[in-house]
Order: sequence, then structure tokens, then C-alpha cells
Amino acid sequence: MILGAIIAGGQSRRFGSDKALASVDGKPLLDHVAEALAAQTDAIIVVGRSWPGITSIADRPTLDQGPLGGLCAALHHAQAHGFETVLTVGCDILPLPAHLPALLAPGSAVVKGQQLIGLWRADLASALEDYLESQPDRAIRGWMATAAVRTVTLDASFHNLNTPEDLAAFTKDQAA
Ligand SMILES: Nc1nc2c(ncn2[C@@H]2O[C@H](COP(=O)(O)OP(=O)(O)OP(=O)(O)O)[C@@H](O)[C@H]2O)c(=O)[nH]1
Repeated sequence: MILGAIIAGGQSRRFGSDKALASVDGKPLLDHVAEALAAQTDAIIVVGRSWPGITSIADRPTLDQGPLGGLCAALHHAQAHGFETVLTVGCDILPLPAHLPALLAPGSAVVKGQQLIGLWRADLASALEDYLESQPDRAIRGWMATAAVRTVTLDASFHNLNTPEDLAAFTKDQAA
């Protein structure tokens, strides 16, 4: 069973306002991601914020760990609820590529910047918690090396909406 986790507790500093709420085709960005993720997984959660209609959990071990704190919480939640793997995405990826569980073998991730699209074994939860408690820089690449996570490249194109300009470029692409 695969748990889909939207890692969504960021500050949206570059976007200038809460990007999860940004309207795309009349619907908040996070709802687009949630819909696409739900179609590829057995259940979904949101990590790092609350969202109507979706189970929400807080980062672990504390709230100031960055996206890996969101991943750590998702892995623990998955283990506690009988999911073997977790598919993570940010709340700012559009369109979410299809068939991610097939494209990402368990133990692989697409890492550009901090976007954290990955398919992770839930039993890495304790190892990640130990990593976060021992590594002050909380670097995603450092964690991937520690956990022997492979980096993969996806053929599918998608936008990582970090700024209003990214959103404008996505809208322009859609209209083309
Ligand atoms: N749960 C959780 N999610 C985070 C955290 N930091 C970032 N994210 C999420 O990770 C994804 C990628 O984050 P970024 O776009 O790099 O960070 P951001 O804080 O949202 O944006 P900036 O402030 O512009 O860097 C987004 O979906 C964020 O909401 C965090 O500390 N906890």
C-alpha cells in the first residue's frame, strides 16, 4: 500500500503569499496536487499544515527541520498505519507527473532544489529521525546518501511553482 504525502509546511517566501492557496483554474494549487496524488496512491495526507478534507499531521521530530521534517512525519505515519511506501510531493508541482509509483522504484527520488518528489520505504522513519537529530544542516542530499536513495530523472515535464513568475509561466504553457 502506498501513502501519498503532500509536504506543505513551507513559508512561500519567494512566492510572496501562501502558494498552496494560489488559484489555478479557480481551485487552490494544493487541491490540484491532492487530486493527482490521490489518483496514484491508496490514501493521502498533508504534512505541515491543515487542509480541509485531508488528514493532516505535524512535522517530526520538531517543526523547524525543513521539508525533511515533513518526510520524517510522513514515514512515521505510514508505518503506524500499515503503508509500506510513501510517495511524497511538494504542494507546488504542476502538473503532477502521472504513474509516479511505476516511474520511481522504491528508494528513489527526484531532487531539484527542495522539491522532494520521491518514493520512500516507510521503514526508514527511525533512520531519518536519527539523521535529523544528528545533522544540523538537514540536507536532503545528505539524507539521500545516508539512506542510499537513488536520484532519478523524469521525462515528464512539470513546473515547480516557487514564484508568481513560475505560476505565470505555467498558465502560459497551459494556454499554448
Ligand atoms: N512539512 C514541511 N514542508 C515544508 C517545509 N519547508 C518546505 N516545505 C514544503 O516543501 C515544498 C518545497 O518547499 P520550498 O518551495 O523549497 O519552500 P517554501 O518554504 O515553501 O518556499 P520558500 O520560502 O520560497 O523557500 C513545498 O511544498 C513546501 O510547502 C517544512 O519545514 N515542513
